[in-house]
Amino acid sequence: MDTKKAGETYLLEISSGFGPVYHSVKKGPPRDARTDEIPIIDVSGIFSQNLSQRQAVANQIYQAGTRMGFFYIINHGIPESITEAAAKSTLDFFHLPSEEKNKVHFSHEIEGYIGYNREQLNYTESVDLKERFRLPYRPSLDPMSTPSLIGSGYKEFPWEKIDQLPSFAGSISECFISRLQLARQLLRTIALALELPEDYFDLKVAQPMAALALNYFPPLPTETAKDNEKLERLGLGSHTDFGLITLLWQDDSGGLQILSPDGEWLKAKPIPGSLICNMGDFMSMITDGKFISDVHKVKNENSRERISIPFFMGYGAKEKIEIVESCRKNTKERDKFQGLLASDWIEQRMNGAKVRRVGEGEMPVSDKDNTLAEDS
Ligand SMILES: O=C(O)CCC(=O)C(=O)O
Ligand SMILES: [Fe+2]
Repeated sequence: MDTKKAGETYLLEISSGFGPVYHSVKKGPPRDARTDEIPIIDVSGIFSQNLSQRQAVANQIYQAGTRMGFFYIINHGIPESITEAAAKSTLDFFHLPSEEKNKVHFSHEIEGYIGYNREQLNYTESVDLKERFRLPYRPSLDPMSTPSLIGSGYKEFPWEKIDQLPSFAGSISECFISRLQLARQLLRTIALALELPEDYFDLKVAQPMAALALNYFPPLPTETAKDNEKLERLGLGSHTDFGLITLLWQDDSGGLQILSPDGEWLKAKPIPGSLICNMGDFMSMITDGKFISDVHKVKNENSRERISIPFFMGYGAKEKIEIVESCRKNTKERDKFQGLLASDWIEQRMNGAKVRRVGEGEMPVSDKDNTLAEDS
């Protein structure tokens, strides 16, 4: 374990695009986040014809983005019916027998299903107590895509393999499309917040590295719940997201915790109808640290299952990295990425992340043993 304990705080190691970083974290139970920490922003103004209304939302996003980088968005325009259908499909999918889920097993193309006890997002913590399904971007899921792109090097997802759930493909695709469109619209507002032309990000996210994930967190095993404090069995280890922004829907269970600037874990409670928007590492890099990509983790302390559906939005792979002029502080570390391709940075970020995958055929790691073999 690299998590060194000292007094009432411990040092938490987090991987970043610049190598490992350490946070001093207070021990003890998490507390509820206050609204000045994770504000609730009514984003209906982003769809307005009126610049002052768009700017008003941009100003609030600027405040939240520079404080903790996490905020709730309400009145975001995604119909409840789309989210409900996606949530139902998510539960139906994870309730399928393993043989069925493994028909779309996670491939080298990093899409599809990855099972229980197979991933460890933060190698200094426990193996993630979760299952995940990941659907990366392809032009067929993009109403803004030009027809010539469809079929150009992107393979379709093998939806037909999930033949027991006829409505899965439709509901998950619809969820993907609605988040993609909202992410693009929000990025226009974020451009305003950064004093950039409103269309600054438009071309950079025309063919984005983006993905929708379905996360399933089983109830905490009883023996772990008893010894909870000691074992700290997490659904998802402490991490920061890689991309520009993440749009997260969580069910009503609770379990998401976010690290405050003072090193306290804050509970981001579920708010019906909202999504949580957070800034990722790529956004933090291109804003020279102005927007915070904050550390978060998931701990499902319930005796029932929890699901969440994040959408990760990034630049197109071939887009060049430019530090936003209004943010530039000439930080050497960030400047070294200037001019590289977005895909180079993501590769470097992923290599540094030390995410561990437990190979097929290996025994799932027991609660008492966090030691895993390196990725194969
Ligand atoms: O489940 C959640 O609330 C957060 C999920 C998350 O942080 C992620 O998938 O990166
Ligand atoms: Fe995350």
